[in-house]
Amino acid sequence: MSKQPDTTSVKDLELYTKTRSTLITGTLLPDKRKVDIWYDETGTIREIGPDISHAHKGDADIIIDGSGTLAIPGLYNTHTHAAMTLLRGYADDMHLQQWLSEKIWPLEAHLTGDHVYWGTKLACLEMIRSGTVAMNDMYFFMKDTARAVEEAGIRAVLCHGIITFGDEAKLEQEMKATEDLVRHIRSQNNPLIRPAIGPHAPYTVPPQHLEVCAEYSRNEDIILHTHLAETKQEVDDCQKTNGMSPAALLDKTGCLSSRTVAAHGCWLTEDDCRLLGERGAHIAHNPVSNMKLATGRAMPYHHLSEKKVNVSLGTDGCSSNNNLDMFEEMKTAAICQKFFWNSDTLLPAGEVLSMATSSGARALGYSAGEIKPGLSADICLLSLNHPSMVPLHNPVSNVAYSALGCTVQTVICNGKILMYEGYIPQEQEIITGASSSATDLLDRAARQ
Ligand SMILES: C[C@H]1O[C@@H](n2cnc3c(N)ncnc32)[C@H](O)[C@@H]1O
Ligand SMILES: [Zn+2]
Repeated sequence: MSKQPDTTSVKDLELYTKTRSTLITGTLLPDKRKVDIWYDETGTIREIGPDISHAHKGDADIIIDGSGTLAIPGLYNTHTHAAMTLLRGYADDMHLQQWLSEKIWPLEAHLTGDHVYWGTKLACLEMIRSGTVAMNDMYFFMKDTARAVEEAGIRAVLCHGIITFGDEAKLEQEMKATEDLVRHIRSQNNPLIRPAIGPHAPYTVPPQHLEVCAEYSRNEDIILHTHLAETKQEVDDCQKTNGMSPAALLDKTGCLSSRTVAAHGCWLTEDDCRLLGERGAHIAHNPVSNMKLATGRAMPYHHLSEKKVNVSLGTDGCSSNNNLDMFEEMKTAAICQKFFWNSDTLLPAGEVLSMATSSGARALGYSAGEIKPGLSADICLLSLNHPSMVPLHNPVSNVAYSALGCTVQTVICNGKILMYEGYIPQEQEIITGASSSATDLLDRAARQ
């Protein structure tokens, strides 16, 4: 990188503090075109083409030498519980309901805002390292999440996870937390961070409370983020209690619309998929979490794509994944579909890359997710010198099937450099802070 006029140090912290007009020279696009990319100081891509650098060298504050790199859009993680990085490895190899009620929820009862702040700092670090520039996050103490995200410089849609089990007082408390978050995020005026409402799932929020959430999402025009049809037990219980599938129940309570991002969808029927398509709802697919928690069925991608449902990709939390690497998620998605539905052509490489980029941006409502003039510069430069990228018969295939997060060299979000040639400011402080925060959480739980 040469920053005009003179410095070249990657540790020059000024380089990471704000968006500047930038020229990336001689990078390769997934279609194998060698190009320069120029974006302005608002972070908007202005021009892409072979050898535009002569025309724009004078306009750019920063020049990044992109030779030896492949440029792909920054990745969108559309379902996670970021601060659960602190619970990584805490409870593995268990049945989902037992895992939640016996291990996860009891430990989460001891969480403080400080834990969530450090857990989210660690999550953002891990995401940036592996090329992710945006997340759709559902958790608790979300103002602390917002602070960590703001410091990291990524995009995020944030919601407080609403769990009421039918208790009216709890609903009031959860709606207050949601309203407080919405107000807080709006007052911060960060165009990258947006509020949402997060009824956890149809099995933790009963129909009359789902209706309250749906109305709030409609009135405030914000995303409704939920879990849907993750396990067979959830679907069977819902049929027994409500006489319909969880998707039909979401629809009946007004929760299915183009603002809806529903995680999992493993047990959706063909009729459910049609309903989602008609409502314009989005699915966030989490194959690693689904396979690890043995949900027993893979999301029916063939039905969803036939019904024109936008399917994006997510990692879920770190205690069911156990990392936030969207490259691993892409590969797992592509091979899991082929294996489960016994179809070697299902979910090919190009589609899984779109799932992790443009479909994610569409689900979250950001005008990004592609490297194209007029869109935000959310760009990830991968090293072509990494063994997993050699040879380069098909860059898209290498990205979907061979690369992992460690091939990512430089990450740019809305024009701002978040990682340059593997360097992220304050990485060690974040790792130290998050480790001691995880120890503190377990100590607190042990004391009670
Ligand atoms: C927001 C809430 O969602 C929980 N959570 C984390 N992973 C899953 C999952 N796979 N399914 C359902 N809930 C989950 C978190 O532990 C938190 O309690
Ligand atoms: Zn989840």
